[in-house]
Amino acid sequence: MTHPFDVAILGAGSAGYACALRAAQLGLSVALIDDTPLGGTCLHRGCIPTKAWLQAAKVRRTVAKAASFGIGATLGDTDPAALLAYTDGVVGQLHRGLEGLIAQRGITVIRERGTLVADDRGPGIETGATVHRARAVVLATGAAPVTLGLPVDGARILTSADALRLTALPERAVVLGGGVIGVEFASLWADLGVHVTLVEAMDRLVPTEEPGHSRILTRALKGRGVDVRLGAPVDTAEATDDGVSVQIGGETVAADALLVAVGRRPATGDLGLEGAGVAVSDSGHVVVDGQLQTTLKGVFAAGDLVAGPQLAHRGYAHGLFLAERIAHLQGRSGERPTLPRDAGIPRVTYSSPQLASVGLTADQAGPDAEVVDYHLTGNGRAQILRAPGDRETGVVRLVRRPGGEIVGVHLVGDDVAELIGEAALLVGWQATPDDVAGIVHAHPTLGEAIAEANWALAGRPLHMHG
Ligand SMILES: Cc1cc2nc3c(=O)[nH]c(=O)nc-3n(C[C@H](O)[C@H](O)[C@H](O)COP(=O)(O)OP(=O)(O)OC[C@H]3O[C@@H](n4cnc5c(N)ncnc54)[C@H](O)[C@@H]3O)c2cc1C
Ligand SMILES: NC(=O)c1ccc[n+]([C@@H]2O[C@H](COP(=O)([O-])OP(=O)(O)OC[C@H]3O[C@@H](n4cnc5c(N)ncnc54)[C@H](O)[C@@H]3O)[C@@H](O)[C@H]2O)c1
Repeated sequence: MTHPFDVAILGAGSAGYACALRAAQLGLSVALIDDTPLGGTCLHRGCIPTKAWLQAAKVRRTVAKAASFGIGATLGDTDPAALLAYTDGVVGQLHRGLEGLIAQRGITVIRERGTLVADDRGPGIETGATVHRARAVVLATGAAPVTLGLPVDGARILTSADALRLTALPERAVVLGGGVIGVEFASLWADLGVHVTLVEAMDRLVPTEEPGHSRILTRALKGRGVDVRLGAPVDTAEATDDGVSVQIGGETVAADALLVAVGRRPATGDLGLEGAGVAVSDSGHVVVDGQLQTTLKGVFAAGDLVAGPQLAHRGYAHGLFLAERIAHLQGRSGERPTLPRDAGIPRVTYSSPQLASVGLTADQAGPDAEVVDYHLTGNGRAQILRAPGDRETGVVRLVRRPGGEIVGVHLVGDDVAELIGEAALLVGWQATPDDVAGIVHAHPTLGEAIAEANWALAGRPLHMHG
């Protein structure tokens, strides 16, 4: 049987477009199907615009603190329209680059909504009256916000996508959920002058990270005026004439806006998966084996659809892996690719301060693990970055197996996201502190803190009390 495409990909987000680009590079004919602009959540409603908003917020905070660096500055009004023009400019530039790459690789883009079909002619993607047949199908439709049944209206009760399009900032906002999205928005809104109440059901913010780092983040947010409520699930919320009314543990909090950031559920709802023979778990994730193969032969899944961390770079890794695996299965590549393990995927929360980590926490590594904390108060670069008067600097935590390799690196502090590449190499290469001890880090850089923590683990601390 002939197929017009070697691979058809449903969803052009991080996972889908990475798969398309690599598959085309390997000589496969590719259809990429999406009814929204290429790039998906990360580029248009996620990673990139939130980090641009965070950067604008950091500029405002820096100007507000300018006098403590000896620089005179007057803080003017925040102009949301200009701020949106800046964030749209960043997104637009990257979007144009992606469109160009996709066109240059000869990928067929079908700008329609699709569903999976499978019959005796094999799998395909149906858009309107057309079925696009392919030898392999990749599902990469991402995830959508959980709303807990709250009446999201995009104006007062918001998802993160709505919050990124606000043309006027709320004076008072409640952020529901102290995970990654909630903490990033609480941080940036606080720095833009919004009075934020941050509500988290668990007993700490960003509960997947080291408890001590959650505490440092909480202190820093409280220091900037954020009202952090822990162990406090929201009961109900409703839009009122002039804002929202939110019930938090029996108390009513009035605000101009409520951001609902309590997780994202895989977008498997209307894809026709079960009818086609693709199993979906109770959590809505597509069931896959260790090679991202679904329960239907020739149909694969990638990115947020697959249970595990919902991260753009994991989506890229899935997409690249699947392109290479499909090329291998179709006899177009001799290489048998390996799927990167979720455990080695780095995570960053871009609040101020940032949290960045890879590998096992001290608790996960078990009672025999060796743990060292290097405080950034001893790091020259961290001291330079910190505005005089700011209490928090940060910590580098290394976790190693007893006498063995480093299995976890956990960072909190300003700009520590930039260290996560080195941290991922240490964990990925199963480095021991002795491997790292002889590698010279430039001075003054934040990277020296990783070297210092390694020296401490190797039994020869320098700028640290031994
Ligand atoms: C506010 C926010 C901030 C984030 N920040 C970061 C960050 O800093 N770093 C990070 O690593 N991750 C971040 N993420 C997570 C990241 O965006 C996702 O993990 C990533 O986008 C997942 O990629 P994906 O390809 O699986 O899905 P998506 O990027 O969601 O792409 C799925 C695509 O499928 C399309 N689609 C869905 N259904 C259909 C259909 N039936 N037919 C056709 N097309 C369809 C959608 O339109 C979409 O374009 C953030 C997410 C949010 C919401
Ligand atoms: N920097 C990044 O990499 C980045 C940024 C944003 C989003 N993301 C991805 O997007 C995904 C979704 O982010 P998210 O923050 O929505 O989810 P999340 O799972 O990170 O956090 C949701 C939080 O909401 C809390 N919660 C749930 N129900 C609640 C309730 N009724 N009341 C109070 N708190 C409640 C949970 O305990 C949890 O801490 C994340 O898993 C993340 O991987 C990544």
